[in-house]
Amino acid sequence: MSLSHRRSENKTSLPLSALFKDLLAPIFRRHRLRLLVGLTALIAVDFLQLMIPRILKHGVDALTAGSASPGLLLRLGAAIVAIAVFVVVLRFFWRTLIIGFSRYLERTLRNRIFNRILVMDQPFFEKHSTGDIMAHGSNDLAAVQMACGMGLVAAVDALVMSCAATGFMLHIDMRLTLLALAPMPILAVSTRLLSGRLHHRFNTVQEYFSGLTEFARSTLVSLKLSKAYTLEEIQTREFDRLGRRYASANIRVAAIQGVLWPAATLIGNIGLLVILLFGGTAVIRQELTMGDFVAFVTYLQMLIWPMMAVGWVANLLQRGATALRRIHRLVSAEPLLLDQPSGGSAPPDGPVFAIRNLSFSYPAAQSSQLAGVSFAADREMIGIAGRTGSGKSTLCRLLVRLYPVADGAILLHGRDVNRLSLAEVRDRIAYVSQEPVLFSDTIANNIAFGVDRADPAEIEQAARDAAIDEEIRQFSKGYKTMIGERGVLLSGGQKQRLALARALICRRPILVIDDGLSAVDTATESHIIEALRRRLAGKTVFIVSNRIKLLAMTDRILLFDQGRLLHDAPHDALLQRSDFYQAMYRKQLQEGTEDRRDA
Ligand SMILES: Nc1ncnc2c1ncn2[C@@H]1O[C@H](COP(=O)(O)OP(=O)(O)OP(=O)(O)O)[C@@H](O)[C@H]1O
Repeated sequence: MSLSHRRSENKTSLPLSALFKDLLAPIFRRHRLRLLVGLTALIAVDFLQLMIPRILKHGVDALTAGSASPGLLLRLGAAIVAIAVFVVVLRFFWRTLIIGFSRYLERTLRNRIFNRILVMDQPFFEKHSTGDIMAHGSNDLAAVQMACGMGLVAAVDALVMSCAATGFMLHIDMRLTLLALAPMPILAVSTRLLSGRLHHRFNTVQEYFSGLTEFARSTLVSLKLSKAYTLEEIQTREFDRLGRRYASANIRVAAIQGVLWPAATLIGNIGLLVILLFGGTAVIRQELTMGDFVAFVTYLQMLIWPMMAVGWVANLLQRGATALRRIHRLVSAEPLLLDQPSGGSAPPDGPVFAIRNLSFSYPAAQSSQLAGVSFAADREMIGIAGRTGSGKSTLCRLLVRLYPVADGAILLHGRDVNRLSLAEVRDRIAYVSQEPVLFSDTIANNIAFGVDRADPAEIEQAARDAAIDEEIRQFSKGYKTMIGERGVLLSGGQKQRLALARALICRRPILVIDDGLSAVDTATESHIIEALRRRLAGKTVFIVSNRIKLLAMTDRILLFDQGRLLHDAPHDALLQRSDFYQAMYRKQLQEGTEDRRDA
């Protein structure tokens, strides 16, 4: 395991306070005024509500003493209405301020996650599925937002309300208060026990949601394939299985919540029974006034919400803490491929690329995918060939710095790529990957993606060199044609040629084409290679392919087998030296003859 991965794993075992300090404290600090005003309004609402039982007490005591007048009752009623009006205004304030704060917090965390994802490298995306990342961006963020919004409100509200109501109750009758609150510890203990389980079950819910999202995503992007293989029924069954698994995990969470909430209400009602029994007796014995009794019952009812809130807040905070830990793991992940400061402006020395005894294995792989590969590449066109799985794409990915390599294994103009910044390497290389990636945008914007500004003439020239210009013009909107998500309007070969045009327009000195012409017919391929030769004269071009016609047009060919470079020779020499290459040549020659005969 790499050092940087170990470092990020250590970070995940940080105590919650450290996670808070890193992720949330700066946001709390920035919005402290808004929070202060919001919390003050919230506490003011609590105290205003606590005034109502005292007003009621006056009214009831005056009524039972026979001293009440319509004027007094009207004044007391008006005071209650005035309090209610204040409560409405203040509630509006705390809601917009505190819930608004939680939305700012959510936005800031979302941006932080997004920015982190953008700097992460290929090994990271092999470890974290898209579904996983989407779950962080939706469920986990929502859980943290709830904890810091409604969770904070409920915690402060419950604390203030329970302390103040208990204080008022103690003021009325200490013995009765202790009796009424006696069942409270039962609630605290049961919440404590159940919240552990809740935490575990909530994790399972998140995990299943992530699986479900990932399945839906991969099914949507390969819908055509599913139809071609008539997999709809199997996919539907699998989706249903994942959905049922997710639903039952949620039901298991609901089962615990279903016990927590009614238990709190039950305990509140037991307190009511105690008051009726002991408080009522005290009233009969005239040890307690009728007004105090009514106020006491009202305070106890006011206590039921904070008692229920204990379970709810514990649940929200538990969810928030779990989600925060997961978000922290994501935002503190370190790319394996650490960027370096710029390597300075030393003059170029040696060939464009010098590969020295390059060995490599993927972070997740057990065996090595490249072993002892050495060659040099200058301003020439190099074919890369070999059996499937022999390491051709791996070599391309290492050339464009998608994975870390050992020191001294890849030199660019005589300088170790590990001593150069990622931008210094990548700015020199245009890369066409095996799977063309297109955006839901116009054809012109897809071609011009890698450059700041490109005029139409440049875009069209790149398209002509990639042999796609004529086909683009046949679309009714030409270069302004929108291509759907992943280019649904285009054939496989057209997508590959668009990706090639995008690489060409960058005018970088090195071009790496990883099997990027596999879906293009052989006549068009020859046309492209001729255009590339013209356009890329004096540049370094690597083309992965097993097509003899294409390979024959290159200056030399690197032939791979099981991660080893077997031969490094031009086409004619390779025909003499390699049985595999010769067999491939004969087979394709025969296929070509048959095709011509059929035509
Ligand atoms: N991300 C990865 N993690 C682990 N192993 C990988 C990864 N990508 C490729 N491999 C393995 O590395 C080996 C070389 O793969 P690579 O894609 O370089 O072969 P290739 O010669 O380009 O094959 P093809 O012609 O089929 O594209 C294969 O055994 C493959 O299974």
